[in-house]
Amino acid sequence: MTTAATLPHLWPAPLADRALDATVEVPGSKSLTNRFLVIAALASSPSRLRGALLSRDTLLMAAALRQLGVGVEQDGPDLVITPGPLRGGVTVDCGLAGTVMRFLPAIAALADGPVRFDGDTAALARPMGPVLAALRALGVRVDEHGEAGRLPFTVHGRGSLPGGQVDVDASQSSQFVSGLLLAAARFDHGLTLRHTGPTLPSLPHIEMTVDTLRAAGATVDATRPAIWQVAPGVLAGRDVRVEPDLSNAAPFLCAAMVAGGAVRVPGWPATTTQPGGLLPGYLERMGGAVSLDGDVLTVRGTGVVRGVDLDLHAAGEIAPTLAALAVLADSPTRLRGIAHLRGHETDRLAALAAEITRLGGQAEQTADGLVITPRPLTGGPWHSYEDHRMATAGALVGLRVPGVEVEDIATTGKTIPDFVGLWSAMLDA
Ligand SMILES: O=C(O)C1=C[C@@H](OP(=O)(O)O)[C@@H](O)[C@H](O)C1
Ligand SMILES: C=C(OP(=O)(O)O)C(=O)O
Repeated sequence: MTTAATLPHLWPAPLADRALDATVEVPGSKSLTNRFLVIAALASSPSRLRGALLSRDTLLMAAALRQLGVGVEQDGPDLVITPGPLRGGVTVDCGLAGTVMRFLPAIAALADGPVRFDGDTAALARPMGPVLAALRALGVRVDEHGEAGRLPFTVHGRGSLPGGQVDVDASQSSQFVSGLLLAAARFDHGLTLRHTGPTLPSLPHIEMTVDTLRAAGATVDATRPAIWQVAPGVLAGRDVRVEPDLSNAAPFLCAAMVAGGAVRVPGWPATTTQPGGLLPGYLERMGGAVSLDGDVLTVRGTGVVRGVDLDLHAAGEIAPTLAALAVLADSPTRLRGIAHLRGHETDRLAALAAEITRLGGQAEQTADGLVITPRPLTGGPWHSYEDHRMATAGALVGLRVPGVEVEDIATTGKTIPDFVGLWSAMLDA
């Protein structure tokens, strides 16, 4: 296992010198792990998570819940969560995790005192305003300590919340909706939430929230467009297995497209709410051959990648990986529906355009995406902007372009504990 401490600041991305033939065990889903943790913390009895992701984002969630008075223990490879009374007078470190900064403020409103939220410097740029406005509309006092609608802030927990109805503009992030719904069963009257904005990104992630709540016994009505209603009720402690992170499978599966050969990912779910479940269809459109045998997903490539016109509003999370693939295609690609990527770990549209251009490629930002025109590339540094998906995108480009050096590859630890080890093993298999 490669540890962050031993990784060079500029990581020479390995070239693929032959067709691949590898099986990659992808760690658990960040989005599922952090939802299960939050629901388990609010449940009426303990829970066990099997196959949970143990990476920076989920360890931050676990640490935050412990601060709030919840027991989160490792038991071998499992996490055991023991709910307790939620306590205030604490600080939550969000790091750069959208799920921590957007899921926990509504939980903090149920604590018995103030909860301060802070995070990485890069996190202070991420939009939070609609979450804070919704909490205020529900009667919660929120003090902001920096720029309006940004971290850091303090949520003054009051032990309980009446709940009721609230409007939220979630066009910048689906996590604004998910965060409120996750806490809503514990509000006295539950919650009816209406999304008011012009667009709604990452709908599968909202469906994931609804699914995981229902699985814990919540009554959720999602029959009306852009309206969700959670009835007040008890959430049950559960014993659950976390699916592999299909978005983190993306760079590995794309590697087969770039290098040729086959990459297999076991544990692929037959049905899923993860947006990474859309990836096989995208890769087929880009020239890959995809098959699912039992629970093993295989992508076979020839090294020839087709450019494509894709609306990624449902699966913006995998856009950086697909952008890297598009750079190596034989025709232009347009990625649409992803204006909200400007509020991710970094402004991903700007970052991708800058890094592709730095290597001699052509990438233009549009109002809601990118247009990428393949050009011959030369090696050089690829900056990561503290963004795990920018770092893995650099690794993918480096499979084909000699001399790509990914800055701060250790930032992949946000959602994959050992990206470099898995990547090297895939290339050496
Ligand atoms: O709820 C979640 O677990 C997530 C929702 C999405 O956020 P946005 O809607 O902000 O894109 C996604 O990009 C993020 O990686 C995880
Ligand atoms: C947008 C992402 O993360 P976050 O959960 O921090 O929003 C991501 O993982 O691509």
